[in-house]
Amino acid sequence: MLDIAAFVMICLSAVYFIMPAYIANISGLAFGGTTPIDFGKKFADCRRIIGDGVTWKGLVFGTITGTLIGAIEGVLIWDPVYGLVVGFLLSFGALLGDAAGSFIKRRLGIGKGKPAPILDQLDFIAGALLLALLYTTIAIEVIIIIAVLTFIIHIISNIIAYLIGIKDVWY
Ligand SMILES: CC(C)=CCC/C(C)=C/CC/C(C)=C/CC/C(C)=C/COC[C@@H](COP(=O)(O)O)OC/C=C(\C)CC/C=C(\C)CC/C=C(\C)CCC=C(C)C
Ligand SMILES: Nc1ccn([C@@H]2O[C@H](COP(=O)(O)OP(=O)(O)OP(=O)(O)O)[C@@H](O)[C@H]2O)c(=O)n1
Ligand SMILES: [Mg+2]
Repeated sequence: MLDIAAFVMICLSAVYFIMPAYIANISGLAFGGTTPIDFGKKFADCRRIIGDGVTWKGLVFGTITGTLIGAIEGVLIWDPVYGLVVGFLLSFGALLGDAAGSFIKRRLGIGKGKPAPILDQLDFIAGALLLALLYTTIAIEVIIIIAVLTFIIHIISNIIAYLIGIKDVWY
């Protein structure tokens, strides 16, 4: 029989683990803007390489805040060095994943800010986990739980962000 308490504990520890990526993603929105990382350049298909939604400020500040959260988590529960390294990889990876998601959207002809279900919710998590896997092991069950929870949490967060006026769209 499924042990509910154990399942909740796994979910909580999965959210604790992925928190630097969440904070990096929110910080990209909160502190981003101005110069896009593709410097406005176009790809071979004459569309933008990545687009105006992915900026250097968002990349740098998102990585810094996410890494800080990882460092704090390391001091609180993990190991300080582990927290710093994993925090950096999850945060930087999240923002690279977000940029890769935008790159794919542009190649598919999807304009900036237009929806790409699943990609919009999970691009940053894929980047975060891929980079973190270079340094640490993550059980496949934990990866699945993170993907499912993030899908739900991302949609709820974006609806909240839309309702409080910090995002123009709810997705
Ligand atoms: C229990 C379950 C399954 C869900 C609960 C989800 C919930 C209540 C979420 C609320 C999160 C929150 C407080 C948001 C604040 C509003 C805000 C500033 C939103 C900004 O969102 C921006 C968005 C931009 O994304 P995009 O650029 O990719 O479009 O970023 C999405 C944000 C996240 C994916 C991370 C949000 C997570 C946190 C703020 C950390 C807190 C985490 C929880 C409350 C989840 C706890 C859940 C469990 C199961 C323990
Ligand atoms: N590295 C980043 C990531 C995000 N943002 C900011 O956060 C907003 C929301 O990010 P996201 O939803 O990922 O971008 P979209 O505007 O939807 O663009 P795209 O269609 O390319 O995903 C962006 O518009 C941008 O203002 C940023 O400046 N720099
Ligand atoms: Mg995006």
